[in-house]
Amino acid sequence: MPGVPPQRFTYLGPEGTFAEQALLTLPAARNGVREPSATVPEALDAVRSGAVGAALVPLENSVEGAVGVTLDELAYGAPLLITRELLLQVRFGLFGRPGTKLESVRTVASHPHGLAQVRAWMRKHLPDAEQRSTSSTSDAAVAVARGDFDAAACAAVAGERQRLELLADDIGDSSTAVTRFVLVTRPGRPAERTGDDLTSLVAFIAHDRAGALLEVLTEFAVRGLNLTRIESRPTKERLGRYCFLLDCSGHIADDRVGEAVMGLRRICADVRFLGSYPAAEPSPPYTRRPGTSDADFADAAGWLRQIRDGATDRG
Ligand SMILES: O=C(O)C(=O)C[C@]1(C(=O)O)C=C[C@@H](O)C=C1
Repeated sequence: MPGVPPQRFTYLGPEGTFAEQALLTLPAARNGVREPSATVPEALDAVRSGAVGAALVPLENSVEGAVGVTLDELAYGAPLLITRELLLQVRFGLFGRPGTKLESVRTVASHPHGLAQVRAWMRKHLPDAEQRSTSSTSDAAVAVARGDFDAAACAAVAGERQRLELLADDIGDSSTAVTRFVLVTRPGRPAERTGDDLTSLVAFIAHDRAGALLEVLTEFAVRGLNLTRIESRPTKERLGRYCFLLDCSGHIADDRVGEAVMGLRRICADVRFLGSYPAAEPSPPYTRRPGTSDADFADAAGWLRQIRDGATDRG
């Protein structure tokens, strides 16, 4: 559109990461300005400072689980808002400098989540190679091109950009590995409700009574809300203290979600709203508790209104 400045995005870089590939699936990002960040905290700080409008960062992987640094930033860093989730199938190749023979590889570099996803392949094919962590999979490719390591476990685009040679293809232990990324902005109005949404929250439970987590879960269960993820993270105060990152079906604009969140607010030491955003995949079907359909909620709200208004016919 003429006159509208392009949107600015950042992502876990350098160019060639899975994060960049996921970001490029968004038309606004393809047509916008994209600046890589060296780490997840750096990407999120660029959002907080207003240097960019949004950052795409990895949240979890279907093989290796949560990306702790992202969860900690969202739970404990200056508040941010998740406005989208993106799922990307991740496929790893082993790349070395031209002329490298697989048998001569002594060091393999990748992001820790990348190394974890090629563990079985490494044990079988390169059991004696040393594994080295880098800040991202494409950072590993850059380091290999520089001569720091013999090979990188990374995406094909990263290997090709660094003019590396493919030594082994599809080395991931799971052929269906998926990474979930989130697009994060500064706090503001949540993304529009689509009817198939997810809501992310952090519950800081009260640690001084038994059953505090059960009380949190009950707020969702009684309203027929499906929890799609629950993850604990240490509060870092001392052993045994955790907060819980929760994803549930529904949008904060939905009555049942709003009521559950109000319930958490009453029973938790603190609650952080992380965002409501469209589900990247249709939510899996689940059986709703009786009395928790949209119509049930609307009926109950109308009935209460009538009572409060003093209507004689109370249905
Ligand atoms: O290094 C990358 O390419 C990233 O986008 C990061 C990341 C992650 O943190 O999980 C993303 C996908 C892969 O599973 C491995 C690494």
